[in-house]
Amino acid sequence: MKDTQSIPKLQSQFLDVTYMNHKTGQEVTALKNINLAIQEGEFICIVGPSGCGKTTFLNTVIGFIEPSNGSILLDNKKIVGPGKDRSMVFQSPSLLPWRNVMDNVLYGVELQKRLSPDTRELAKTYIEMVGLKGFESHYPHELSGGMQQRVNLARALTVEPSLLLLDEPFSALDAQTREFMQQELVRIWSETKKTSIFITHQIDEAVFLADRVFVFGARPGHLVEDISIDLVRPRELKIKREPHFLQYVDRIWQLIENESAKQGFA
Ligand SMILES: Nc1ncnc2c1ncn2[C@@H]1O[C@H](COP(=O)(O)OP(=O)(O)OP(=O)(O)O)[C@@H](O)[C@H]1O
Repeated sequence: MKDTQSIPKLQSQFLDVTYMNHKTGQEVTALKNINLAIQEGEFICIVGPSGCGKTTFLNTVIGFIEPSNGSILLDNKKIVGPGKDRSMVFQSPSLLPWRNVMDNVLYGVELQKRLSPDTRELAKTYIEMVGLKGFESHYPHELSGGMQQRVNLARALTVEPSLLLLDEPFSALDAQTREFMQQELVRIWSETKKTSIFITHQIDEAVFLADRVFVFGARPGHLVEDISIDLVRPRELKIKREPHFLQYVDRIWQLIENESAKQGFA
């Protein structure tokens, strides 16, 4: 029998990513020597100062960007481009305005040419899971920002990815809706146990959601620290007021402040 315990879900090995500005001929090293491993079912958050390569890392995992050096392995296979095994939730819900909720949720499987009675059932399941049962025939303009992000999440889940990538999905929401969506995501993740990587600028969001927080530093982007969040699950928002939670937030703040100071931002 294969020993799956010892094989991480995702592994980044000696990863470098360099961009070339074709106009100036100058190179920007966005990521340098990223070594990390993520286990099946983990929820990972990445935080770090602006420009430390968080989005670059996610875009490399999704397969939009090719490493300049090193590699990323998903289920022990090298990522060489986008694939059906990964889906991404972006900051903006990017829903198709002429499609209702159900058809927007089905859009991902449709692109993958997997539209079937089974995937319709899955769409229904995830619409219910994200709390939109009864809104299947509503159009995006009839939904709040939080509801639109729920549609986006249901669409990403309906393709049944092996890895879910979320790039600041709540940053456009007002503070109250954002907190509510964090709580909802904790609940949805506990139901799906989908291996997830979530980028955020908000440290308390990272601590609330994550099993581990990766703190990145800039110039060039690198992994500064990998912090295990030892807080009980299920988590409720009131945990954010507990001393143990606030200690994690302080520690991460300190690390980011140090990194920002190195860049001359602090
Ligand atoms: N297409 C590109 N061409 C050239 N340089 C780029 C490109 N995309 C990103 N960069 C540079 O790579 C570095 C990392 O950018 P990236 O967007 O990954 O950082 P980030 O941590 O996600 O930033 P933010 O928190 O501000 O969203 C930055 O110096 C940025 O200017």
